[in-house]
Formats: sequence, structure tokens, C-alpha cells
Amino acid sequence: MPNRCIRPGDNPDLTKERETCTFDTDELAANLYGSRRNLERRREISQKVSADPDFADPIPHEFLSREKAVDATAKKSKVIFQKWKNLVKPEEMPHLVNEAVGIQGFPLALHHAMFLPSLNSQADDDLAAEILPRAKAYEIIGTYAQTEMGHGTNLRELETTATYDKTTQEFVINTPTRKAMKWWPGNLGKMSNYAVVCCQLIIDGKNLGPHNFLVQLRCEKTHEPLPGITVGDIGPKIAYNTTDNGFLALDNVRIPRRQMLMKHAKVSPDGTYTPPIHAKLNYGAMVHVRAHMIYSHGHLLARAAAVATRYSAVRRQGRIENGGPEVQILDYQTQQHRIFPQIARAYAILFAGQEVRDQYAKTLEGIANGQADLLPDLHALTSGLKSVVTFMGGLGIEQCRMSCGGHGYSDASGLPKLYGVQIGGCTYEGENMVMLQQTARYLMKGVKWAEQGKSLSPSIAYLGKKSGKSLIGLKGGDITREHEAILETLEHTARRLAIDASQLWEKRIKGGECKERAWNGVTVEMNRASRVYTRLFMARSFHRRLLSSPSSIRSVLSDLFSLYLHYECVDMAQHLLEDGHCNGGQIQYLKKRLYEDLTTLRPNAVSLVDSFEISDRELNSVLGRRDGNVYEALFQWAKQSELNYTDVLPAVKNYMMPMMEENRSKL
Ligand SMILES: CCCCCCCCCCCCC/C=C/C(=O)SCCNC(=O)CCNC(=O)[C@H](O)C(C)(C)COP(=O)(O)OP(=O)(O)OC[C@H]1O[C@@H](n2cnc3c(N)ncnc32)[C@H](O)[C@@H]1OP(=O)(O)O
Ligand SMILES: Cc1cc2nc3c(=O)[nH]c(=O)nc-3n(C[C@H](O)[C@H](O)[C@H](O)COP(=O)(O)OP(=O)(O)OC[C@H]3O[C@@H](n4cnc5c(N)ncnc54)[C@H](O)[C@@H]3O)c2cc1C
Repeated sequence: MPNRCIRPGDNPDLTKERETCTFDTDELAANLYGSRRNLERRREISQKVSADPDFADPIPHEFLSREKAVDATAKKSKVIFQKWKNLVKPEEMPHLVNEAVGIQGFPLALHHAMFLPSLNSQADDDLAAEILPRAKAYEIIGTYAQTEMGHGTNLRELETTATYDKTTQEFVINTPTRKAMKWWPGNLGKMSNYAVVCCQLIIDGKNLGPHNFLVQLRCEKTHEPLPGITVGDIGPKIAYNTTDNGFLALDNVRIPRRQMLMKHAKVSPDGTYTPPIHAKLNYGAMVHVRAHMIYSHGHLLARAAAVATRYSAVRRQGRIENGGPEVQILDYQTQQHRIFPQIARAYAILFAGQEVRDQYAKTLEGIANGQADLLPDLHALTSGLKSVVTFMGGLGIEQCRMSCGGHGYSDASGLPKLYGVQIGGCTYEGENMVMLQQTARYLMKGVKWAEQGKSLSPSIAYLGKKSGKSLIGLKGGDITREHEAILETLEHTARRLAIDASQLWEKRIKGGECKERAWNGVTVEMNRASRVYTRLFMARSFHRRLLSSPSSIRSVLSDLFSLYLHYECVDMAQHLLEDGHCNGGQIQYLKKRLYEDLTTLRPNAVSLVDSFEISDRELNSVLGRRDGNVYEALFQWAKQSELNYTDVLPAVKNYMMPMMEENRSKL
């Protein structure tokens, strides 16, 4: 079967890997990206970016100072949003940005991820008509400023206020304390001249909770901060260093009434407040990013898996049998066990990410028609997915990094940066432990609804089912039935953990604790239930994708799905065993199946990551390059280090040489 990545001059080990491929890599890539046409467009964009001299990098970003890297990123962003703007569809934009700029952020990241979505979904018609065309035409750049130095998670305690002044029909926006400064918003520090700012709405002395307001921060002509505004960059971070995450203080800044985002909640000129149809519609921009970040985080893990797999096929170290040749490190079982589950998880996350994006679009449609009934389900799912996927992705990328040995530690591998970017997602858009509790709240309601025989939405329908005995290992031979047996076991486990957590909570309440304190005493168990609910959703989503896949890729997807299920079950063995639903023999069976899966997938490993269809430029990894010619490329990469511009560094000349000289003269 064809692997379409084979080219003359490639590393022969990689070519051999590709020759053993049992499926059509283009078919799988087309399935992943939705269609052949999408795949072709993806390639076209990659090729055009590589050929565009405006995107050329004289030296890799890794060797630039932060300021120079920000500069280079801004320069490329201008090219994207002027020259390229009309050449790509909105849905192709993330790929174009990844190709042209990279993953560490760019001046319009928050403009796209949160500013435009907030205005689109929360501004009333008048404000939208005035500001959206300007924002869409990039006449202005905006961000989303919610988090403060003292509060990020607990939005109810944000301190920034928007106090309505009826006499002038203005809001007075104020930062009352040092820790009330906005702190962290992306692109706030230097790039944005506008922001959606989240403030406590105060009318006649009454606090009506967090609401969003459009605030101009900088002069449109000079880009200087406007009077009453203190704004700047918060400094270097683990990653995202081409993003100017910023601080902001507002000193009684006045804005017109109509700059409150009033599509849902409204304040009339006389100060009458009308609440929204759902109390949390003001939080819509967060749901938007949570729904979209699942897919983009799947892509980050896919990159790491591609780097680790290709490099492991090229790298030869040690022997399996005495007297045999040095083997490709991909032949070690430990290496396969480290990397192959990451390939499977990357596919699983990408599939789940696509499903949740569709669910988000449906929910938004409902809200536009005055129906917010799909929102609780979406909020529970996106909260769980963002937490599970970012954590899983971070662990996975770190496994991939370690699997590349010493070279994985070098920025040349691209893996340290990938890890830094990925783990940001564990914190932003709601700290993971906190968001898992949001999912758990929904599950607790689901447990009650199930007890009362009420109808349940599809994502929690399993809460209303009855458990049979686990058939894992008892349905031998037939892979389809084995998949079903495992999915049923996962359903049982997700249900059992939710019911157990609910009972533990109730027990504490009956024991005299208030609901909230009792909740805090069971949150570890609550979060376990949320994780398994989410992992069940991911497994079900992968299964739906497998069942709807064309026959040409069904077999390889089925192998990958088997590995995914076996790995997840072994990873969650504690939960499967805890209530005796599975026994030790069944866990041993799952492990045996997992080791078989590693062997089954081995010939297709490189081809599976080739189907992620990530160009060399986008991958930005000397170890993961498509042609596998890593050693020469490593040397060429290192030569660009600024420490190599001269043979004798000033640091050596000024300090080390005199020290050695002095010590020699003492002898
Ligand atoms: C094209 C797009 C591309 C995007 C691609 C992605 C790339 C991304 C690049 C990187 C960008 C990074 C940008 C980062 C941005 C940020 O981090 S912005 C700041 C994000 N901040 C947070 O997420 C804060 C987390 N905190 C909260 O969300 C809330 O405070 C809370 C924890 C949810 C609690 O809120 P609170 O008001 O106290 O509510 P509760 O009492 O807990 O709950 C009451 C009920 O409301 C429900 N609920 C809560 N939130 C929502 C929601 N968003 N939607 C719907 N419903 C919600 C909650 O479940 C409760 O329901 P009931 O149980 O029924 O009462
Ligand atoms: C890379 C990056 C980009 C960001 N971009 C933006 C942006 O564009 N705009 C913006 O407004 N913000 C942004 N943020 C801020 C981000 O949204 C917050 O940092 C995040 O929501 C976490 O809030 P916190 O910092 O207050 O953490 P804290 O809430 O202080 O968390 C600290 C610890 O306390 C625990 N904790 C807190 N509350 C609870 C609870 N109720 N139950 C159990 N444990 C709890 C947490 O689990 C965590 O372990 C960004 C952050 C990062 C890292």
C-alpha cells in the first residue's frame, strides 16, 4: 500500500518503514482533515508559505532574543493579515498561522481566539455594527482581559468595577487595588489597542456580577496608552514568549453605556438591568476557546508523536540479540510502549476535538434562537475535555521528549517548546482541577436525574443504564465484540465512579457538613469521576469515527483503536478493579493484548504519523524531519548558535582567560 511520503535521498531506514505501510496514508489524512480537498488545501498552504520570501527565517527563532522574536512574529502576522487574508478561508487560518509563524503566539492570537468571538456572541446589534467590521478588517487589535493578579479562577471575586453613572450614561471602569490589575491576558501588553474587559457591574451600589465591556486602551494613531490606563508586558514565561501577556490598570476610565456587551444582559439608559436568558452567557468566550483548544492540543501531541516516531526509526543504538546489527530504537518494546499510545491518543483527541467543535456550533445556533438548553451539557463536556486533554498531552509530549534521549532535550528537537506551549493549557481557560469540578457538578445532577428516571442527554445517557458483568477477555477472537466489551466496561466504571462520588458527598452532608464543605471533602473522587466520563466520551468518539471510516483505512484504525482502548484500560486498572467489576486476570489479558498491539502497529508506526500531514516547517524539529537526515541537520542547526559567531567569546576573553593566566602565573 502506498505511503506517499517516500522520496529519493531519504534516510533508508525511514524509506523501509514507509515501504511496509499497509494502508494509504493519504486516505487516512483525508479522513482526519475531513476530505481530499481539505488535505490538498492543507498541502497547498504549506507549500505556498515555504515559497513566500516574506515568511523566510534568516535564523531559527530559537536563537533570537525575545524582542527580536516578537518583531519577527509581528512582521509575519502583518503579511498573513494583509497579503494572505483573502487567500484562505477562516477555518484554514490556524494552519496558515502554525505554518508561517509557529505555535508560540502572535499579535492577533487573542483577537481571533477571544476578542472577535466575544463581540460576535455578546455585543448587541448597534455595538457589533460599529466595532465588528473594524475588528474584522484589522483596523484595531483587541484582546480579552479577565484574569487579575489576585483572582483568575473565582470570577465572582474579580475586583475591577464598572459603575454605571446615570447622569452621563457612562460606565466608570476602575482598578481598586494592586492585585485587581488585569494580569495574564495574551497580547494585552504591547499589541492590543482595545480589550473586552471583564468587570463587576455596579448599578446604584448593587453588584450584579461579572460582565464584559469594550474598552479602548491605546490611541489609534500613536498607540500610546490613553489617560488613566497603565499597560505593559508581564515578562518571560515557560513558553508563549512571542506573546505579550500583559498587565492593565484602569483609573476611573469612562466609557459610553453602549460599550457594555449587551446582547444578553442589558442596562437601559435609566440604569434598569435585564438579566440574560442563561446566567453564564457572559462566559461565552471561554466556552468558545475550550471547545476549540481540544483539537489544537491534539495537534500538539501529534507533532510530538511524529518527531519521536520518525527519530526512533532513524536512530540506531544497541543490540537486541548478541552479534546482530545495532537496532532502530523503535524496535525496543519500551520505546513502542512510550510512543505508540501517544499516536493513538493524538488521533483520539483530534477526533473528539472535531466532535466537540460541531457540538459547540449547534449550541451557538440554539442560543441565537433564544434556546440555551444545550449549554450545560457543552459546558460539562468542554470543561472535562480541556482538563483531560491538556494533562494527557503534556504527559505524552514529555514521554516523546524523553524517548529521544539527549537530543530530545535540545531545542533542535522542537519538543521542549511544544511541551511548554501544551502545558499552558492545563492552566488557561480554567485551571484543570477547577474545571473538572464543573464537569462533576453536571454528573451529580445526572446521577439524580437517572435515579428519578428522567431523560438524559446523550453524553450522560450511560448514567441511566444497568451494568452487566464485564465481558473483557471473554469474547475472544472477534475484535468488534472486544471493542464493545471494553466500551461497556468503561461505561460501567464511569457510572460507578459518579454514583460513588455522589454517595460520598451525600454521606458527608448527612453527617452534618454543609453542601459546599462536604463537596470539598470529596473533590478528588469527583474529579476522578469527571476524568473517566471524559475518557469514555473520547473512546466513544474514536469508536464512532472507526465505524464511519472507509474500508481502505478501517483495519489500521481498528488496530489503533484497540491499542487506545487497551492502553486506557491498563492505565485506569485501579478503577476497573476497585469494585470487582474486572478481576486481575482481565487486567492481565488487557496487558497481553496491549503488547500484541505494539507489535501489530510497529510496521505502520511511521506511516500513521505521516498521515498527520505536518510539514517540516510546521514541525520545526531537526529530529522529526520527513527525510530522516537528522545528523547533518543537527550540526547545521547548532552552527547557527550565536555563541558560534566567534571562536573566542568575550566572556572567555574577559574572565576565563585572565583567570587561567593568573592561575598559571601563580605556579
Ligand atoms: C478560532 C479559535 C481558535 C482557538 C484555538 C485555541 C488556541 C488558543 C491560544 C491560546 C489562548 C489562551 C487564551 C487564554 C485565555 C484565558 O485563560 S481567559 C480566562 C479564562 N478564565 C477562566 O477560565 C476562569 C475559570 N473560572 C470559571 O470559568 C468560573 O468562575 C467557574 C469556575 C466556572 C465558576 O464560576 P461561578 O460563576 O462561580 O459559577 P458556579 O457557581 O461554579 O456555577 C454556577 C452554574 O453555572 C454553570 N457554569 C459555569 N460556567 C459556565 C459556562 N461557561 N457556561 C455554562 N455554564 C456555566 C455551572 O456549571 C453551574 O451550573 P449549575 O451546577 O447548574 O448551577
Ligand atoms: C499561558 C496563559 C495564557 C493566559 N491568557 C489569558 C488571557 O488571554 N486572558 C485572561 O483573562 N487570562 C489569561 N490567563 C489566565 C488564566 O486564565 C488563569 O491563570 C487561570 O484561569 C487560573 O487562574 P489562577 O491563575 O487564578 O489560578 P488559581 O485559581 O490561583 O490556582 C492555583 C491553585 O489553586 C487551585 N484552586 C483554585 N480554586 C480552586 C477551587 N475552587 N477548588 C479547588 N482548587 C482550586 C487550583 O486548582 C490551582 O492548583 C492565561 C494564563 C496562562 C498561563
